[in-house]
Amino acid sequence: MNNKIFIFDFDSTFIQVESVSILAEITLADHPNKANIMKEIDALTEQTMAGLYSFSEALQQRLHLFSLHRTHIQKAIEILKTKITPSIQKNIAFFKQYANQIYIVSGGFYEIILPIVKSFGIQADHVFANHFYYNYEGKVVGLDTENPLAQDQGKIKLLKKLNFVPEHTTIIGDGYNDYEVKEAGLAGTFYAFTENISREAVIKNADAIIHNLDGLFLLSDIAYQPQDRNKKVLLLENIHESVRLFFQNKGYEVISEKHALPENELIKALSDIHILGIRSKTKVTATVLEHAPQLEALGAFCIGTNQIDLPKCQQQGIAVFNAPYSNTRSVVELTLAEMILLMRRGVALNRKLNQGIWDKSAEGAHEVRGKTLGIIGYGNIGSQLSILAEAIGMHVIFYDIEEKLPLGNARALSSMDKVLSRADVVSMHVDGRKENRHLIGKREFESMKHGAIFLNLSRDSVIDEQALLEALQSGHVKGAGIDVFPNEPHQSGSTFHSKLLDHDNVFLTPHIGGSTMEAQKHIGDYVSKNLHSYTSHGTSSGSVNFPQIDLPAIESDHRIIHIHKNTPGVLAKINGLLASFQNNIEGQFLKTNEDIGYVITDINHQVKDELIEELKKIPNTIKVRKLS
Ligand SMILES: NC(=O)c1ccc[n+]([C@@H]2O[C@H](COP(=O)([O-])OP(=O)(O)OC[C@H]3O[C@@H](n4cnc5c(N)ncnc54)[C@H](O)[C@@H]3O)[C@@H](O)[C@H]2O)c1
Ligand SMILES: O=C(O)[C@H](O)COP(=O)(O)O
Repeated sequence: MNNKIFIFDFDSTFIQVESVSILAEITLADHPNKANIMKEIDALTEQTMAGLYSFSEALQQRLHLFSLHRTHIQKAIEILKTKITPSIQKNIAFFKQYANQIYIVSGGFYEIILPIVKSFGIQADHVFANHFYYNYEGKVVGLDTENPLAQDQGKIKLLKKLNFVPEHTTIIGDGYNDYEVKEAGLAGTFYAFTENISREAVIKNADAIIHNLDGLFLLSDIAYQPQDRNKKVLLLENIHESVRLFFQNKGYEVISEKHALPENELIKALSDIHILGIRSKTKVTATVLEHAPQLEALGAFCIGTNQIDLPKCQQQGIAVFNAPYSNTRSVVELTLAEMILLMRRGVALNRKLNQGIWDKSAEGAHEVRGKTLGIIGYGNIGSQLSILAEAIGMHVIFYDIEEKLPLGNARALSSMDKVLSRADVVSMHVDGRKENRHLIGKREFESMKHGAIFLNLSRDSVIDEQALLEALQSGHVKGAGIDVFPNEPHQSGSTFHSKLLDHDNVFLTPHIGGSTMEAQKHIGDYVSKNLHSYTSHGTSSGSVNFPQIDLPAIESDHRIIHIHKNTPGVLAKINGLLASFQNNIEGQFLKTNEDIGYVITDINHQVKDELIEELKKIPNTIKVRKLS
C-alpha cells in the first residue's frame, strides 16, 4: 500500500449528487422555469458522464443556465456536507490514514470540494478541480479555461502532469472520464463506483465494479479495518425497516426479528451484539445485561423505558436512548378517537350491527363538546391531548405530580382525586415508574363521576383491571378505552386473554397508540441516528441514563471514551496515563451524573491497544472504547 495512489472522483462518487445540480437548485429556487432548466442540466451531466458529449461544452453550457454568486457557493457547501456518500463518510479514518496517497481529481469546482474533503484529512495540494472567476460583486463570470480540468479529456491532461506510476495508480469514479484515465494508460486500475449511480458505458469498461468503499478495501491490499464493520446490531419487535437500512448503510451487520425474545433467547442472541434495538415488549433485565459483554448501546424505539433495567445499564456502561416525542401525536389521535367513539356508544352499536341488528337511537350518545376531560399525567402526550381536546370544544383539567404549565385554557388541579371527581372523561398519560402500578383501583374508580368514560393508553399496570371490570359492570364507569395491558404477548398473531374482553362499550386495542407508519418512521430515524452517533463519535445526547455530551464527528483526532463510577480522581489518572504514553490531549469533555462519569478525550496519536488496556485498569472504570 505504501506506494499506491488512489484518485477519487468527487461528484456522484465522494458525494452522492452532482454539485452543479445543487448549485442550480439554489440559484433557481424561485425561477418560474426551474424544472425545465434542471432537466436540461441533468441531461447534459448524464450525456457527459456516459462519454457521449464534450465535457468542456457541457460544463460551459450548464453554467450558462443559471447565474451564480459567491453566497450560493457557501450554501452549496453546507448542503453537500450532508450528502457525502455513506461508505465514504463511514470510512473517514481510511482517508485520514492514507491522506498522503489520496487525490481528488474532478471536473467540479475546487472552492466547493476543498472545504468538504479537508475534514477527511485531504490537503489542498491533493485536490484538482476547476476554479471560478468572480467580478467585484462576487458574481461568477466564468471559469479558468486554461485549467486542464475545464477541457475535454481534462483528467488525462492533468494526470500526465502529475506523473504518477500507472501500475501503482487506481482511479475510482462513476464517469466515463474516470475510465478514460485508465484507457490512456495513466492508471493501472479503474474501479467503477456505483454506490450513487451506475452507468452502463462506465461499468462495462471497469476492472471491477465496487458498490461502496468496502469493495475497494476487499480488492486492494490496504491495511485498514473499517470502523463499524465488526459491529453487530440486533433489532427486535418489528422496528421500522428504515432502521435496518440505516445501520447496513453505515457498515454494521444487522439481524432483525419481528417479535420480542424471552429472557433465555435474548441472552443467547446478545453474546456478540454491540447495539440492541427493542420496543415495549422486550424485558432487558439485569440477568440479560450481565450476559451481553459487547453491548455498548441500547435503543428503545418507543417512549417508555421501564422495560429496561436502567440502573444496571449504567453500571455496565451501556447508554440507553429512546424517542421521547416521535409517537406522541399518534397516541393523542387515538385517544381522541376513543373518547368520541365511547361517548357515542360506538362499541355496542358496532357489535349489534355486525350481528345484523339495526339499532338507530340517540339514547346514551353525547357530543364531547362542552364535556370535561381530566388528564392524569400532563407530560408530552397529556399536554398535546389538552390542546387538541380544547380545539374540539372540551374543558380540560389535569393533575401532574410535577408543576406543569397549563396550556390554552386548561386548569391544573391540586390532586388526582379532584380531577377524577370532576371529569366526564378521564385519560391516563402517566409514565411507567414503579409507583404508578395500580394507580387507579377500586377507590379511584368509585371517586369518578357516575357514567364517566375512562381511557388508559399509558404503560403497563397503571390500572387494576379487576376494579375496572367491576366499575364497568356496575355502570359507574360507562365506557373504557384500553390500549395497554399488564401481560401483553411477545408476538403479533398470538392469542390474548383479558378480563376486559367481550364487553359492551369497552374499546380494546393491542398497544397500538404509537403504532402508525409516521410515528414508527420518526422513531426509527431519531433513535438510530443517536445510537450511531454514540457508538461512532461518543455523542450521548438523547440518552436517558448517560450524562449528555454532544460532539461533532471525529475530525483530525483519535478519540477515547472512558466511562467510570462517579468518584473523585479518575480524570487525573486518565490524563496521567495519557501523558505517560506521550499522548497530547487535543480536546477533553467530562460530564457526570450521580452515578457515572463520562469522559471523551481526543489525542494526537493513533490510540494504542496497550493504552486502552491500561485505562481499563484505572480503579472504578466501567468501560473504555477507542473510536479511531
Ligand atoms: N399506548 C401507546 O402505544 C403509547 C405510546 C407512547 C407512549 N405511551 C405511554 O404513555 C405514557 C405517557 O407518555 P409521555 O410521552 O407523555 O410521557 P412523559 O414522561 O412526557 O409524561 C408523563 C407525565 O406523567 C407525570 N406523572 C408521573 N406519575 C404521575 C402520577 N402518579 N400522577 C400524575 N402525574 C404523574 C409525569 O410528571 C409526567 O409529566 C407513558 O407511559 C408511555 O410509555 C404509550
Ligand atoms: O412507550 C411507548 O412508546 C409505547 O408504550 C409504545 O410501545 P411500542 O413501541 O411497543 O408500541
